[in-house]
Amino acid sequence: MTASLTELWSKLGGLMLIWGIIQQYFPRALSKRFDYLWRRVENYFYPYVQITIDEFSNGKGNEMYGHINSYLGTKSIKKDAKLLKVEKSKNSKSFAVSLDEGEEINDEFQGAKFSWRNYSVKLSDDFSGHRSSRSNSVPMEKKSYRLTFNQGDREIVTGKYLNHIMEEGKAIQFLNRKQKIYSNNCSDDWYWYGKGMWRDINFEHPATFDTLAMDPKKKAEIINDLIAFSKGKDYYSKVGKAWKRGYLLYGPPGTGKSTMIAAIANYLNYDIYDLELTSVKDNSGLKKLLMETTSKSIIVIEDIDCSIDLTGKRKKKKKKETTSEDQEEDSDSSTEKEKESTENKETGKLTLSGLLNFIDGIWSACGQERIIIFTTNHKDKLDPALIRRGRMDMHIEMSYCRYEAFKVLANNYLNLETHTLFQQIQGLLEEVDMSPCDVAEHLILKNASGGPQTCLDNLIQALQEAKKKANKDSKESKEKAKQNSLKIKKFSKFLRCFGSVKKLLK
Ligand SMILES: Nc1ncnc2c1ncn2[C@@H]1O[C@H](COP(=O)(O)OP(=O)(O)OP(=O)(O)O)[C@@H](O)[C@H]1O
Ligand SMILES: [Mg+2]
Repeated sequence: MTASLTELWSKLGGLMLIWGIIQQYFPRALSKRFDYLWRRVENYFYPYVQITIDEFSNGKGNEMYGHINSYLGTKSIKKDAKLLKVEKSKNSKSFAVSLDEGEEINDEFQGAKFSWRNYSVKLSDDFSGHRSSRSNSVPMEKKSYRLTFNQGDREIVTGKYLNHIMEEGKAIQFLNRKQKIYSNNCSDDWYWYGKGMWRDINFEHPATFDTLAMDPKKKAEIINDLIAFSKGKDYYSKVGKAWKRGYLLYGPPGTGKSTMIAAIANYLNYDIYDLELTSVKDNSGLKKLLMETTSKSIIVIEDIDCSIDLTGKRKKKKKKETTSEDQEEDSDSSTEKEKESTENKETGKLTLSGLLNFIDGIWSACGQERIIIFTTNHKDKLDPALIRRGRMDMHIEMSYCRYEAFKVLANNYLNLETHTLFQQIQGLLEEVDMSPCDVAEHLILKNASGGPQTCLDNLIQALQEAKKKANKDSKESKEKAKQNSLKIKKFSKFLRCFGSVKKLLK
């Protein structure tokens, strides 16, 4: 055995020597030609290229590994992979399937064929011992995916296929994550320090567009707008606009503004940042908050008219203005902003210009695919600059409950699509202003004895009472107005008499 090995080594050594001599004395071009031919022979028998993607690279988690994991996991359910793993993390909505160790799966993209293999290598005890001293975890392993493809498809792989996997994997992870709602209103807590400016909890509001009671046409319009926005990545970049959209929701209390926000978040699967302006110290604080928000999210400022006095100075100024509306808008904005910026430096306050910058200043583009929503009960109290198109692109009125909205509520709460009392309710809803919140309150089944009929009777009674009250109120206000005009008439008559007496005395 030893003798034959020695013989083999000496033969190989001889060959290497001959190859060395050939390389030295053969013309360069001939040697190159020989190399080329050798590679062709090699490619003929094994024309494949392999790429390895490790779970960790340079000691850090490799983002790509996670995306590939999600992508192949979803593929593996559709394809006939047999060894699968299922995991459920704290932050995901449902379980995630992935390939088990050693399992292989085939994929196709633009006519090219790919093979993926999952494998892991146990790290040596020394290395794992060193690593595990921190986490106390037993034997460490190095997990990887290996992609094998025909070398003719190199360009597809690097140019498109890997990007395609990244995007698909990201989308799968996004759909499977738990939605969060963030708040900035907790800065006084001592344990808050070091956790960033937002605190989050899971967002589990059940509202959807199906359960939202409003005019169906308006609802469809909003849904279409949201779809166009969420699919508008290319469009926004083509027109050179930051990929964001503003919605102003206005209307009386209890008409579903907050419910609409939850429905939008659930529809798009976005996170919500509930921004409490009264907790923001100054403009730079607002900017920091903005920088800590993520893409695919909704930034909400509820009751914007009550949050902060952003209108006072502008209103005082308006009284002095005598120029036209448009001129006023431009000059007002610039002088207002200048004044505010000096005031802001002096007092370190949150100002209108700070908020305007937050919505559509240069920093507002620090994330992508973001929606900003303001809600208010008094649209007229807001500064026109704050809600002009471009900042608040769509103004949505949430109004009192009419028949179409009532039908949605009756379906939600009582599982009723029609009833003999619906016609009477329709008539009353045309005459009486009642918020969907109040209507819903009457439709909730409160005890076991009363069924849908009792709920509808209660609603009719409440509507009739509201109608009587409204009639009484309008009579009273008419009476008041009549008395006021009488008083004015008497007073002007008195003034006239007083004037003529004064003339006579002169
Ligand atoms: N349009 C609606 N569709 C379905 N449910 C509604 C609607 N409007 C109100 N509700 C019900 O009434 C409750 C209060 O509604 P919501 O908080 O959305 O009103 P709001 O307009 O935000 O009021 P506010 O101006 O006082 O903040 C909700 O929990 C929801 O159950
Ligand atoms: Mg609300």
